[in-house]
Amino acid sequence: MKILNSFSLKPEQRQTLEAAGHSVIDADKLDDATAQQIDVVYGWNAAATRVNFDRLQFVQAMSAGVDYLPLAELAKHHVLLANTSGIHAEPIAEYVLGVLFTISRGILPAIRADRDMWTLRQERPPMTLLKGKTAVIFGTGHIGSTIATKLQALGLHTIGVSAHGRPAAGFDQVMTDVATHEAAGRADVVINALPLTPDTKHFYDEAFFAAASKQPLFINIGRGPSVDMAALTQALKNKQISAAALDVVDPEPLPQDSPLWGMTNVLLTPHISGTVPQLRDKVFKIFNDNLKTLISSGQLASHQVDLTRGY
Ligand SMILES: NC(=O)c1ccc[n+]([C@@H]2O[C@H](COP(=O)([O-])OP(=O)(O)OC[C@H]3O[C@@H](n4cnc5c(N)ncnc54)[C@H](O)[C@@H]3O)[C@@H](O)[C@H]2O)c1
Ligand SMILES: O=C(O)[C@H](O)COP(=O)(O)O
Repeated sequence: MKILNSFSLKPEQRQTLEAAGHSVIDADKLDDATAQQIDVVYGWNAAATRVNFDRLQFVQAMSAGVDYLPLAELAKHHVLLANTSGIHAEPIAEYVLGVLFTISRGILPAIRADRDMWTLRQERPPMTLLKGKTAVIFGTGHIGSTIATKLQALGLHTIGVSAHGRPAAGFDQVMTDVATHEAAGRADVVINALPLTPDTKHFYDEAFFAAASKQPLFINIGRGPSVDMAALTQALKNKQISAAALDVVDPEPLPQDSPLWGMTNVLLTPHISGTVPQLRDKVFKIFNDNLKTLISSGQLASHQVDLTRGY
């Protein structure tokens, strides 16, 4: 197979592929003639868009979300696509615990106040106890379920919302997205762990925030465009949402003049919640197993994306 390296193969990973008889072409060395002969793409960048989709068999994305790939074009040419869903679940769940406690236990205002923080000792910042509260997590897949398991262990009541409504580990209850506004009304904490698809763009809109009647904390670790950012900003101003922790925003980077920068109840991070230890090794393992299975059976071993659903 001719494999386009559009991510970052380690030297020993390249050797493994070459020892198996494959040739590896680095994205920055791709010429037009070779672009026509690529069978497999590892990762995805601008060079990958130049390959001949009629010839292409398989793309291994290095991310869990595949919203940035040309899904319709891949489907039209019957290209198999795999993601890395699962490897980000533990890091993201730990991030969620971090931002939850930072906000619920008054740590954020103390960090912001810096050396003036002693005034907070008298005028206590708003603080809540998470134990006994209800967390509603949208998306009950790898990430949603791992977050729910940790929150359940802390004594929160966990409600999941998914496309199918099936029970999932860590959830006391799972509803379908038909019940989205009902679930929003029960939430003390809302967490977005949905993939970005045509169905989930602006999932969190003015009507959603109006339905969130318990002034929940809002956490987004899914994708920025699932949130109508103007509606969220207004909901924060109106106190329909008490505070927000946003690892992903729309657009990224967040513009310098966004009103969110000035809000004391907003915690922003630069799309880092899913940082995975040994990322290159984990992605390569999924890829190499898929490549071997593709050659032996024409199918993928795991992580195949449903190109129609988009996740
Ligand atoms: N912030 C980060 O760095 C980071 C890292 C990894 C993943 N992500 C994002 O998180 C997303 C989820 O990842 P995952 O591995 O948990 O995915 P997953 O495929 O395991 O789970 C997806 C879940 O979303 C649900 N879903 C999909 N469409 C829905 C809809 N319209 N209504 C209700 N539920 C719906 C599915 O039923 C499923 O429960 C990724 O697609 C990616 O966009 C972000
Ligand atoms: O979906 C993911 O896996 C994470 O958001 C990381 O993806 P990125 O590398 O495309 O930001």
